[in-house]
Amino acid sequence: MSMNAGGGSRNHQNRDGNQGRGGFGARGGNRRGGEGRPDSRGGNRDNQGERQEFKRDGGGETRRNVQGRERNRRGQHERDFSASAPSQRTRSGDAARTAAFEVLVAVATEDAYANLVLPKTIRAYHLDQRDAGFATELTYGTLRNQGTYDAILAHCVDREVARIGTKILLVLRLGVHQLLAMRVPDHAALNQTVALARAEIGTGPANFVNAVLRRVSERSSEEWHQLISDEATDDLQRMALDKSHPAWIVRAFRQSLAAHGRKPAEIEALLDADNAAPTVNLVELPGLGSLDEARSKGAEDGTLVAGSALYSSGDLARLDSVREGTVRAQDAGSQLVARALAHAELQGEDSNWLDLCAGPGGKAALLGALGAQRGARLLANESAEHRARLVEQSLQPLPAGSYSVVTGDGRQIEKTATGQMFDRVMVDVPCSGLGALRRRPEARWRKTPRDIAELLPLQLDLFKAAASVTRPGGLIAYVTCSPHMAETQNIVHDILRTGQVELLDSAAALRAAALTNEAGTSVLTGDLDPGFTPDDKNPAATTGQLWPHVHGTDAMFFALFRKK
Ligand SMILES: C[S@@+](CC[C@H](N)C(=O)[O-])C[C@H]1O[C@@H](n2cnc3c(N)ncnc32)[C@H](O)[C@@H]1O
Repeated sequence: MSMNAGGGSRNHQNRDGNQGRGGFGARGGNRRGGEGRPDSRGGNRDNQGERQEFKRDGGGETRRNVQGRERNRRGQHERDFSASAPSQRTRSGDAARTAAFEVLVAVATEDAYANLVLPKTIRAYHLDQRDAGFATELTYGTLRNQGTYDAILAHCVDREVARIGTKILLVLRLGVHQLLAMRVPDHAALNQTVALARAEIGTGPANFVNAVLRRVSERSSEEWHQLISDEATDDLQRMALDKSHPAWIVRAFRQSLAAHGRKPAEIEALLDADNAAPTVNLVELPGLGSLDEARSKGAEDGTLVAGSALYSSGDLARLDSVREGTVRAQDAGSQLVARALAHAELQGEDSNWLDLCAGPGGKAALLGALGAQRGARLLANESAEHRARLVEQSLQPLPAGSYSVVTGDGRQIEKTATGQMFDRVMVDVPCSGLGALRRRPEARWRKTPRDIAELLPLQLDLFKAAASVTRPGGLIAYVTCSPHMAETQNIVHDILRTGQVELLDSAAALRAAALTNEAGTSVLTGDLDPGFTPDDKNPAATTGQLWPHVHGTDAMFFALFRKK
């Protein structure tokens, strides 16, 4: 029963103490925490607080501030909390925890996206790299694991968890994440979280938070997981609680694994992959960018797709190539599907490319750069005005004249201004996003089965519109960041029923777009959607489903069609 509860920076140094625990599941019999390390920053947003240095003195560890004054002379035990009343202890939350709390409040009360709000909040608090890493792990880990944490909290409060005030519940979850999943000594997790509650909510709630978190700290993460798992009425619920996913998503994933020909037992690995922080994948825009700068700062070459790199060295914005837009972060699965469409064999004219649902422009940039190298021109369409502006920004590094951006409903797309049809078309449909839960930590709690049902007609209509402007013999890629059967296999059946297109060997197109190994064969091996026989009349027709726990990518689905 292990759980990877990472955030953006999984290996950052323990910020409040020494190497206490290695994350969820790593907490063993020795539950004794360590003592502080440098760089715990106190203070609220107005006061960054005094900077403390923690030094080791002989056998016992003594914390001193920069003036050398001793702090907390008492030997520290992980369970040996301060004897003073909460009201007499630290009075304000530290900046990193306060930043994390603010992001959680924005997510809970304003429907904000953590991945958009967090960077701004980190900048607003002037967090250094280490504190930014701490705030990121705290925010993302807390959001991902909130299902598990609420089940744990249910044992520690005298009311229904749903009846706890929003802000108090958010602080409690932050506290649980520190106690059970981060290398933060319990005394620091407890004191700082109570201080945060006092500063942001009030003394009464802080006392409540203090009492509840003490109860949480009475068991290790393994013990809590065992307890909540034992209470589950069936296997589905057990996995939902233990792996912090809504039960309907666990059920849908189990069905998807089976339908895509994978083993049911993979479900635990898939859910774990959703709970782990993905490594940042970089892409260099072909002909425009170079990963050399990133490599010089520690990036390692990607193993799945050419022109990609894995970057875990910190703040992307410090790379000139990222700031100028010729190198950017992009999931390797997204890179692969864009390359698979660009490189698939096509007879005849190859000058007009279309990205029908382009916002915010990640795949459009890669497609546009690949097209520009061959003299093709990309039209990027997006229905949402603000996302169309993001597409413009994303395509800015491309050569002038190699692309244009339009805002409009893709279902009303027309031929090019010159009346020409398109040769290669990407239809990356709006979808549930169930394939990218590791990147969108709050998404799993927001989605409902109804969202998917509502998207299906739109997905099919967008494909039909794309087909209507593709020339005979032209290629159309149907792409979705979801493994859900309704959005993948069922749509493929619906598309084939239109009779406008034939399905190609999509898995082969993906394999051809991937890197090769020393023997010269694709690193992407075998059947990529073995459970699916989409077209009885054409056994060579295949689809491709990528998986986070298998390929290290988002769960991207790819089906490549040729217009009849
Ligand atoms: C999955 S995202 C595309 C991601 C994009 N290809 C990328 O790699 O950055 C789907 C996009 O479709 C847009 N969209 C939704 N309805 C649309 C419609 N009727 N016509 C065109 N685009 C639409 C959404 O606003 C969203 O930006």
